[in-house]
Amino acid sequence: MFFQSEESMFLVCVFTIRYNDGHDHIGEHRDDERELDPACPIASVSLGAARGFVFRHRDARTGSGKRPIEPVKLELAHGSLLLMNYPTNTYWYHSLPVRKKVKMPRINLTFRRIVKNKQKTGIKTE
Ligand SMILES: O=C(O)CCC(=O)C(=O)O
Ligand SMILES: [Fe+2]
Repeated sequence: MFFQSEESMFLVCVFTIRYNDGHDHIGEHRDDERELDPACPIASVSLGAARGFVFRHRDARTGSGKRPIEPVKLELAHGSLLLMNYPTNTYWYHSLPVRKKVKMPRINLTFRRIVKNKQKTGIKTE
């Protein structure tokens, strides 16, 4: 999808993932495409089997500065919309863990705004 406004040209890019069953999963990561607009929410639509989704704060992962921050666990049901507003994707990693009991497929659609001519948003993305 391509949009144009007076200030900028931008794309909304849709990633589609099919998880055949509960063995298919996605490891801990942040969405870090180079041209991702950090100010714009990332929208994630779930279809099919409900699956767990886990956010883990970057400071709770490893290293000497490790902090005891509890992970945030969500259930992504069929038809649900998860919005990751700034700065969630800067500080929190996310994953969709294995759930062996799930036998049904799940489809995920993720909508991200991609800035064509990367603007200076003043937002710290690290
Ligand atoms: O399947 C999901 O809900 C997450 C997908 C995801 O994290 C991604 O496409 O970057
Ligand atoms: Fe992601």
